Amino acid sequence: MNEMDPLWAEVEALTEAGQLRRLSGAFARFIGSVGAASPGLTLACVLLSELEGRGHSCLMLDELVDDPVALMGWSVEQWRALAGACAGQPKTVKAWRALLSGASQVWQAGELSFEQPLVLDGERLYLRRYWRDETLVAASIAARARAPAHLAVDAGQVRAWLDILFGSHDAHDADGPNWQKLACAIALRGSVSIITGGPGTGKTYTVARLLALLFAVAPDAGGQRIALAAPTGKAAARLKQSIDKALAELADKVGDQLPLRELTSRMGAARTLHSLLGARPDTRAFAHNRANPLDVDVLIVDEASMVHLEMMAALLDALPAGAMLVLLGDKDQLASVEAGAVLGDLCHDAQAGGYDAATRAYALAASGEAIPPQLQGSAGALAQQTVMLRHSRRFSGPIGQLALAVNAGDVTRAEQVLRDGGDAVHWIENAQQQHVLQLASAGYRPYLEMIDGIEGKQEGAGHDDWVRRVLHSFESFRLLCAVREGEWGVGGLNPAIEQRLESARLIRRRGDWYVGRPVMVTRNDYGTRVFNGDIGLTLADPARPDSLRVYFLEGDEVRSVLATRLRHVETAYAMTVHKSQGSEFAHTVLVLPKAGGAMLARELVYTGITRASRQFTLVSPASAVLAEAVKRKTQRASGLRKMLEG
Ligand SMILES: Nc1ncnc2c1ncn2[C@@H]1O[C@H](COP(=O)(O)OP(=O)(O)OP(=O)(O)O)[C@@H](O)[C@H]1O
Repeated sequence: MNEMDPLWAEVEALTEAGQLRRLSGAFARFIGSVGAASPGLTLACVLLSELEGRGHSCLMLDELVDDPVALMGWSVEQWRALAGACAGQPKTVKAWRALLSGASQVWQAGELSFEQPLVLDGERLYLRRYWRDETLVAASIAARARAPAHLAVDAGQVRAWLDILFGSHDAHDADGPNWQKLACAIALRGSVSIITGGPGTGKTYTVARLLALLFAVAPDAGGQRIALAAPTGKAAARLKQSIDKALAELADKVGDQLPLRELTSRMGAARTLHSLLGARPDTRAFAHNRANPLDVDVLIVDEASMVHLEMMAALLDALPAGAMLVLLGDKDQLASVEAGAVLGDLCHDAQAGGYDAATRAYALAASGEAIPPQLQGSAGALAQQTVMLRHSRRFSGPIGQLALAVNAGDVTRAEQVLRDGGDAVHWIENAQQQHVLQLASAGYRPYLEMIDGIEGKQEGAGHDDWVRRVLHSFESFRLLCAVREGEWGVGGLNPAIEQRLESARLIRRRGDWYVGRPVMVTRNDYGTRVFNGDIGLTLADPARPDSLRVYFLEGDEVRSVLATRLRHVETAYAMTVHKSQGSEFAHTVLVLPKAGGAMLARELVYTGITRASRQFTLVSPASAVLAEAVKRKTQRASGLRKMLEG
């Protein structure tokens, strides 16, 4: 018997048990095929690949040595069986480093030639691609955080304009300085800044004022090329709408002092990051990169928590060194499905502040706001450019209280709000699937009844208006699932909901495509210009009633594609919390599964709750699952913070 056989047998057993992706074993075999294979290297590769699938950008050797069971989320027996099959498994970080650095497939950070598929950087083992991306993000952000300002700023002038733009009525939050004003002043002084905060804390409100401030103080205001972007089409459209609205209100307020309307009319539409960077079919490379940088002076990126490591690296690579980057997002939201938790890592000091004397002096001079003593300190350069907005204006009722409790990991408080939340918050405990189907039927009835009405049969501009209303009605209610598979996941719920709607005569199915079917696009398709995450509704074509088209909203524009041309779509009565990021629904229903797992954590519940603007319903088939999820905080391994410090 080969010394590797017992290990492969255990890898196979874990795969069969659903604890490992098949890809993780295949990756380890590949590494073994391009150099000498040893049980230790193979084990490290299986674990690294598995963790990559769960969003980690590297394998932390100290975590592997200290608590492998917690790291992998397996049972003690499962880990023991795997580790026992790995002859000569290192027991210390030093021994792991020695084993890995001796392997020909591993490149050690700092060595000259670089062809290996794996990288060992201190106590972290990476797939080469992630190491490169993480290094690029860290170096670029660190350089920008230390770089001189995008504009030469006159603090007195900034302060005068901030007083005009914010007005005296919102000079102070009840419990501290006006962080919004402070954020504008701080963003203006650097080449990078981060404005983080929960929903309704005014991130967009603030950035609209930042743009106005920029127009007011930049010597060539009209020449500033401003780009707005977000990870998804929906988030981009929302950003543009909110900024346009805020700037129009501001234009009324400042009147002739600043030609705001003229300046903002030159600002283009908000774009997805893919489109901004020039994504091309069949390649991961973008048209814009270091050699062909973006043509922008100021770039605002919203929903930055959804930007994964590879995308952030591509964005920073393509951004000219002198341009100003402002990242907006909620650091407590779920990170992207793909590897990396970039915003969370970059916002490490946001809560505690850590503002140094220079920042405090500048903030006071440029905004008139004093940073409170408990937030003073000596955190790094990026922390000086990071502001957390702490007061939600839209979210103070029970939904906001619930979100806060979940975010703080306070199970008792969360359960209390869920039980006493009045009309805004409901909890269906020990639920049956029937409960979800009833909610779906009531929630989707309004748009389905609109479709059945006579209005949709007319052609022309009236039809577009009608489609818009139907889409808005559909968007007012949504079922969000924590998982994909099973009775409580999108896979089980979507067909069950279709059946329920059909028996209630709200839909009439004819094969896969039928009038009223909501779909989510699952893959970018450049031919039809639909992108991963776009959601549309299937409706009859008024010109050819026999043919079905899928209608999408792009901002306020209605656009449609022949249903049969859409190949990568799935039914979307129920969607995952991950896919719901960047969206908001008047009534959001969050469906938890019967049993939790490593992926069911606080950030997921928080993200689900904060999608609700007026009403939130939690459905849980087993009451303990909520407590389990709220107690679990996702930790994604990444070297970004360490690299930024170093
Ligand atoms: N200082 C303020 N004074 C008055 N209204 C404000 C202020 N800040 C924000 N608002 C209002 O509060 C609401 C929420 O603000 P905004 O949309 O900017 O928040 P956000 O943090 O971007 O939210 P989301 O994360 O949901 O996009 C908006 O209606 C906005 O006009």
